[in-house]
Amino acid sequence: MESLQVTRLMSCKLSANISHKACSFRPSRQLGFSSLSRRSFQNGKLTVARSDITENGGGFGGLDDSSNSNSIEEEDDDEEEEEKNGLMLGLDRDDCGSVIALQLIPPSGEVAIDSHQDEAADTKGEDEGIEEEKGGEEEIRSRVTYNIVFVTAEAAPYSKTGGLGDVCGSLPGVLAGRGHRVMVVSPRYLNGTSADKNFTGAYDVDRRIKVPCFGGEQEVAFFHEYKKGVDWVFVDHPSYHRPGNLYGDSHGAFGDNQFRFTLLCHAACEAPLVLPLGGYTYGEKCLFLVNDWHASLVPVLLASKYRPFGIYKDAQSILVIHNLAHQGVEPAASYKNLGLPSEWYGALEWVFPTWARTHALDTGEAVNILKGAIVTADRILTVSKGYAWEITTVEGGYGLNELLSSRRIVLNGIVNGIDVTEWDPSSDEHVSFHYSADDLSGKARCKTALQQELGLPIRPECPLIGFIGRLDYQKGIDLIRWAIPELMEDNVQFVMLGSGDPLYEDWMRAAEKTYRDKFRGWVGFNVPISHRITAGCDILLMPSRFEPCGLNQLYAMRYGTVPVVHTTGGLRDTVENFNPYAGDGSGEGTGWTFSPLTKESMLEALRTAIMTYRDHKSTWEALMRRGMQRDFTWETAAIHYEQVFEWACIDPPYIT
Ligand SMILES: Nc1ncnc2c1ncn2[C@@H]1O[C@H](COP(=O)(O)OP(=O)(O)O[C@H]2O[C@H](CO)[C@@H](O)[C@H](O)[C@H]2O)[C@@H](O)[C@H]1O
Repeated sequence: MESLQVTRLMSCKLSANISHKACSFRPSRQLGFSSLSRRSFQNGKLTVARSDITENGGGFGGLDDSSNSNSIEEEDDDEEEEEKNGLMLGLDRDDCGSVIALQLIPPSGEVAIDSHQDEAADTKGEDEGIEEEKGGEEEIRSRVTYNIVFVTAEAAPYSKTGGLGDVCGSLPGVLAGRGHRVMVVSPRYLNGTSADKNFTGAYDVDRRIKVPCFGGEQEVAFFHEYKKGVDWVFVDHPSYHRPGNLYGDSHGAFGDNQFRFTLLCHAACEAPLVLPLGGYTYGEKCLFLVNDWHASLVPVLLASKYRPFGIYKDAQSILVIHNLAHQGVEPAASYKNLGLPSEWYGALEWVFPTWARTHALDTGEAVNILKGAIVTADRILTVSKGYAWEITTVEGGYGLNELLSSRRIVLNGIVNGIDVTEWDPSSDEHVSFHYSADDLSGKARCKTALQQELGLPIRPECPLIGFIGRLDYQKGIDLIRWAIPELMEDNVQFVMLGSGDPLYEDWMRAAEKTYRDKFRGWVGFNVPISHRITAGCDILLMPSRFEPCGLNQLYAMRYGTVPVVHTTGGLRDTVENFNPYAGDGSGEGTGWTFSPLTKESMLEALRTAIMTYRDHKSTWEALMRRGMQRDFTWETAAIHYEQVFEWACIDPPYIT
């Protein structure tokens, strides 16, 4: 009840122009109805385009997982032929019966019809090449290319605390490989450790800008490295140079994170205009991919600071939500520091429910930076379809569910890919023994090596269970802590790698002492060890309370390590629950999913997995192989991203 009230309040308090936009439902524009019918009418036919999309106009879960190969435009004047080709329109309606999407039924299942393909091409400028897919190498190139600007607080290998770094370190290179011009803008963090060497390849481009915010003009510099076809741009300012991790240190989160990421957003808006990378600026016609709250001022700045002056009129912004739990909420008084026009306060305004206020005089007023992007971005993406739905519910919406629901026509979910070069069991530089689905023998050696490295008894037959992740409420660490005494009574070994909440760090150290022969708790952030755990374990446990996508279960499956996961978000979308009776008794599935999130159901799933590991070797190997053969490549995800880019570019900016 309370949270509903908050969002209602929040939405109502938006300033006039924004509240109208934020809540309006514009099927004809968002779906390109008029342009589609015009096209149909003029040509008497539709255009055959990609096979990967069952277009639903961008309602959540609107992307199809099926085959993604592209096809060429096909013209045919014969009406009969049209019917044969299945040129039929279906309508998707919402609960109220309003049309929210067109479905263009594919004629044969092999070729789908994408009404937006030509539209998108029509809207391209000279700087956007249009290439038809051909055989050979060019097959991987996109038909329509864009100037893409990622804005992110982390991008591996330069900076990483979690999955955001992985995504923003991998996807840009894949998109660049498909023909797009791609820039990634993130901070130049220096913390005085060996991690600083990650930035040694980036050079000062000798371009300073002054950012008007926080009561003055802050000078920032830009560093640049061109690598793997991507322009990596690092915003430099003294506030990014300090000990600790990207967001905080042992005392907690840095108190000036709002300042640090306000600088990032302003600088990211300037970068395409002022940086002559490779001799040319990116210019105004860009597609901004803004990731999580740290980058969420970008769409607000485009709408409030640039477009009123005729700049970035044709730019589009897509908010990518990796984790809705972090929204960049600060006291309302901080609004004046953000460098936004005062009349745009409503876009960021956020009112805490009464129960969440700290004292009687607390009015609960705050600014919420992520909310600003939700009401101003042209489209919204999350990192799995399941999570795209969850964030529209009271349980998963963290107070933003109503607002997100009001924009669900432009809300999609695309499951993350993984870097299959970095995470490849047949060549991983961090592990001593290599293997593949064809020859699993190296995995057993990886397990022995891991047991040795951890100082655990070397017992090849003993199931080794792993956990890797931030020690955070999200990851369900409390459940593991609660279950460990019971699990340690079984004949198993358990290894955990993670850092975060000191409570759980201390618990891991203590558990290691209590269960010397069975439990190891590695406190810290260590990429090589994470690879060795992924390769050496038999089972990976992920009891996440919520998980927008989750990457470790994808890495695990690629390494033949069977995931046992809570049925939520991206875990539900990517781990197929084992069914021993399917496939004529040979079994189907890639792991175990459990629900509800209780100690009992988690232990039951784990024990079923352990029993299968011990007593049904061939079934276990089949499970491993099925996981190893799943396609979690970024190439597949990138094709879905491109479809969303095309949808974004059909319309003029959402807030003009
Ligand atoms: N101690 C440690 N040492 C070494 N490596 C460690 C580590 N702890 C974590 N990692 C690594 O960090 C990454 C974490 O990936 P997750 O998908 O679990 O991310 P996270 O919750 O941070 O990200 C959010 O964004 C991502 C990306 O969209 C979503 O998948 C996810 O659901 C969402 O919560 C993995 O590469 C993992 O191996």
